[in-house]
Amino acid sequence: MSIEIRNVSKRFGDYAALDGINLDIPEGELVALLGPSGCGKTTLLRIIAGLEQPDEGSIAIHGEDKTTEHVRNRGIGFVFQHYALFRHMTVFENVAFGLRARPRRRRPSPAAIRAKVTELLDLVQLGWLADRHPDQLSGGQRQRIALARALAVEPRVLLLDEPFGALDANVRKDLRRWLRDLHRNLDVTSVFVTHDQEEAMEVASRVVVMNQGRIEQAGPPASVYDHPATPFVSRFIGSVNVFRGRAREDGIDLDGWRLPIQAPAAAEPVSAFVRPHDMQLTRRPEAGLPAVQVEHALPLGALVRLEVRMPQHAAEPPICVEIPRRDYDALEIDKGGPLFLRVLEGRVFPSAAQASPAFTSPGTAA
Ligand SMILES: Nc1ncnc2c1ncn2[C@@H]1O[C@H](COP(=O)(O)OP(=O)(O)OP(=O)(O)O)[C@@H](O)[C@H]1O
Repeated sequence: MSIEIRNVSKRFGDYAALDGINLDIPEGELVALLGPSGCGKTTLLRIIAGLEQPDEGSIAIHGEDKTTEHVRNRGIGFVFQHYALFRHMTVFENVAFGLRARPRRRRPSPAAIRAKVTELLDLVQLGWLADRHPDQLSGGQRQRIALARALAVEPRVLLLDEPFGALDANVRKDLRRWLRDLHRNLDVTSVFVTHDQEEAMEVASRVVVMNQGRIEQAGPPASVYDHPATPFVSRFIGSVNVFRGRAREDGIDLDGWRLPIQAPAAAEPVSAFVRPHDMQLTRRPEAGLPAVQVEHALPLGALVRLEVRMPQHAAEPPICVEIPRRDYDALEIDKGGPLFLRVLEGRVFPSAAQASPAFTSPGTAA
């Protein structure tokens, strides 16, 4: 089922938690709502669910307006981060709960319930735990059972609020892959909330980046990463160096350095957003390449992350560059001698004013 969100706004007192949200979620998509803490992700999810009413705007599911429909009648399944399973019930009883709680005329027979629960426990690969109680399960197993319980009533839409937030990094990674595969098999329209950009990029078919109650950008993960629409998205998705300067016809003029990136309008103050892996280091001096010194090198498996600095910009934060391990070894940095920095590509946005400092590295506040 598709979800259509139109002009949804929500205030809490004076605070605009959501400000004119418009979003179409096509049928069968797995969508991540991604953004920093407090940007309104959970509020939007709760409004889709019917747990919260918007002040303005509407929610339609598959073309039918559901804005005032009770949560029970929206056909939505939920999994929340701390969504407790019923402790006094076995895993089997937990998953069966939604079906057994139906009014008599819509309730399946005990045999049909057993078949459905068995099928779902197989789906989440935990059939062998059917007779256990929740406190005999690991955190990851509990989340998978919570998902089986949400799916038991065959929801038309599945909503997940930081479903793996409380779990340790390795379990999260396994569950991400597992959720993506599960979604591929089930094809139920799903929306999950996360503030973890890696999780969103790895799991979702579409990513919706939110900031201060608004949508900054929505699209497939690769397109949001490669073509960020705003400075906020550039910074939030992946790491980025920011260089401030003036746009010229053949590039961007920094203080004593020309970045070979085309900017839309000449002479404007602009910011160039350059990802660490969109730069190279070379031993060969070339016109226009500034000399840099390596201050720190951190091997990260196949890549090496370097912090480099131009002597004439000693007071600015270091520039972060990521290069393949093989290229790093070939540079023989330990031998000393000059190195030159080449920028391969970047995104340019207008700057309000010529701000200081001239550079910002990943992790530094704007
Ligand atoms: N019931 C409420 N009463 C007052 N303010 C609220 C209420 N619920 C949310 N807010 C505020 O609305 C804003 C958005 O909250 P929301 O929970 O949607 O953010 P979020 O993006 O999900 O954040 P997090 O990642 O921290 O969960 C926050 O500033 C929050 O303090």
